[in-house]
Amino acid sequence: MSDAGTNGVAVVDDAAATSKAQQKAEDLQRATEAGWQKPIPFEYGVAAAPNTEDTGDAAKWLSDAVVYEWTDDYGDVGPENPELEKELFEDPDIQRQGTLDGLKNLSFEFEDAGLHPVVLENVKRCKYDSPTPIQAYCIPAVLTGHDVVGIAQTGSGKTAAFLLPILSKLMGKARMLQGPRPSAEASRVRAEPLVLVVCPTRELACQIFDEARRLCYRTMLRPCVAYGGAPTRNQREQLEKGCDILVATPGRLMDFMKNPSLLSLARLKFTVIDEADELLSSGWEKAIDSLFGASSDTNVDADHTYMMFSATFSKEARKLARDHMEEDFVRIKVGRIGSTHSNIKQDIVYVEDNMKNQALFDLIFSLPPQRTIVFVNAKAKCDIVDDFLYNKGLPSTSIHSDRTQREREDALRAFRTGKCPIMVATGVTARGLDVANVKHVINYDLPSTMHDGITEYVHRIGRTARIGNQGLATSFYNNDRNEDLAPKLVKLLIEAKQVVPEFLEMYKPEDPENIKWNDGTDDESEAGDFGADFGGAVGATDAMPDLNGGFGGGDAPDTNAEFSGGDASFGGGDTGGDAGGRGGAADGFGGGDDKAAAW
Ligand SMILES: Nc1ncnc2c1ncn2[C@@H]1O[C@H](COP(=O)(O)OP(=O)(O)OP(=O)(O)O)[C@@H](O)[C@H]1O
Repeated sequence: MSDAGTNGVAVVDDAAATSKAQQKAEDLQRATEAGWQKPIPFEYGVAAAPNTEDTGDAAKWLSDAVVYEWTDDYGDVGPENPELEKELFEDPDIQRQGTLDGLKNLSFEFEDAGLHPVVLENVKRCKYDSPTPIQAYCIPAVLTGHDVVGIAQTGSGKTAAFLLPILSKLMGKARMLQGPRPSAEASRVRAEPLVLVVCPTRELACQIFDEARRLCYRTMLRPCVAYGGAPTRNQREQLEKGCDILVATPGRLMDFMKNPSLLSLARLKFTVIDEADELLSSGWEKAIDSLFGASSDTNVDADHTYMMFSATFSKEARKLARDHMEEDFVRIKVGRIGSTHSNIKQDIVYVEDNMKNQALFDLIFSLPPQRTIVFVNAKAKCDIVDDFLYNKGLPSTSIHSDRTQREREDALRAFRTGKCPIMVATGVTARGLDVANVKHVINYDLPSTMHDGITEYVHRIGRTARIGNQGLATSFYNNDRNEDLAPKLVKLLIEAKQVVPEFLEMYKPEDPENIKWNDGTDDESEAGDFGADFGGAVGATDAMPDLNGGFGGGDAPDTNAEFSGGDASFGGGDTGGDAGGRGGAADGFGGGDDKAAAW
């Protein structure tokens, strides 16, 4: 009896295991037939290096990425380095400009912008054909020495908008200004950067650092990056080789600033606060304040230029600008603040919470394989959805802030290179990410109004359709969770000329042709509330000034004016992370085909 019972259980277990294995094999076959490559199991025990000083592992941290090595024998421009050039400019995973007309609506070229010749050459190597509107306005404003607040849609090239003029200005005097370098007498030096760029996330810091590595190629300007989670030792060692441009997240920056023999900000000429509204809303006000001179050794002389950038701009960010910037600071807005790009097709689908996995599965299989980011609202959910997709035979990875930095970098790399073309992410980790070819953003959860609601939505869907490309954003909506977001979501859809689904019809404003965003942004009054609402009927009001001929000889357009750049048509978009509880090798899966080139 007991034998029979035991055998009975064993038989049932065996049968269950067989049917599970069969199911898994079928799922995998279905995904493969649909064109998806095999999923890759993440073995965190191996991949994850401890966050300690002594990493002991061979994998390279993003902060250790190679930069152009300058020696004093060079004249003004260093010789070519074909190997580095290939890495910096020929990487197949670099974001490339799309073919849409929006980027070409200015009759002005980089050649007219008064950029330093080496910087201009690097722009060409990057294959940037012509400046985007935010670049067209920002470059002359910075070249003529103004503080700048720049607001433009996601994926519109804000990073180059500040890096290009800054590097151009510095290049003229690089030899004179350049910070200390190791010498026969001192093998290590204190980092004394001329440029500081602060941004909210580690991934974004690495991305800006990458752009700086490209634009500093063959120059004597040396970029470094400092961000949390990765070992401080590597980053310290890089700083000790000398640093002219420091890109940093605020926590690690504050840590390094406590060590005056490692880092001094006394020589800074440019401070850029990127994604300013996010930094200010996530508790870094004091840190940012100190960078404006309140309590650090930072250079507070008049020759220090300050810049702030974002795709959305809260009341706190505007106050910071008013309090700390020169009175004649230039405010550049392209499009209405917080508007979305018309290159993004926005679909809203009604899905109850308990049907979301099935809906996600159906949605993914209803489209050809394409690089996709799935946004969820909680870290635990991120793991669950990633596991779900993975177990359905799909090559997914995931990223959220509870992961170690090693895991985050591994996941992002897998997504960026196309090894895992589906990434599940929480909103915070994906802000500002720029990954080429993201074709689809899925809001498995729409952002909650408690967490930046519609502003967050704008940033999320901006991971696709970047820099003149096209993309799709699909959001799962249900009344229980998302009703409070509905009115603003509908306004946004109408503004971007998207279809408003029937279940949202009731939220249409009375006069859809004349949508009002209650913001108060134009006069920057305290009453404005677009931190939460980002409203603000700003953009597209003034005609673009005639930029032709305005540059070149250093003549800039009247930068005291507040520019609003017409109907700039850009898009936004990008990146990913890795999978939690999968542990070691997954039965039936493994390795992943090397199909990266297809992505
Ligand atoms: N003039 C240009 N032509 C073509 N590509 C460009 C140009 N300027 C920048 N890019 C590329 O466009 C991509 C998007 O730029 P960037 O990340 O700076 O956008 P962003 O406005 O900061 O976006 P977000 O608000 O989402 O952070 C990058 O890959 C960048 O290298």
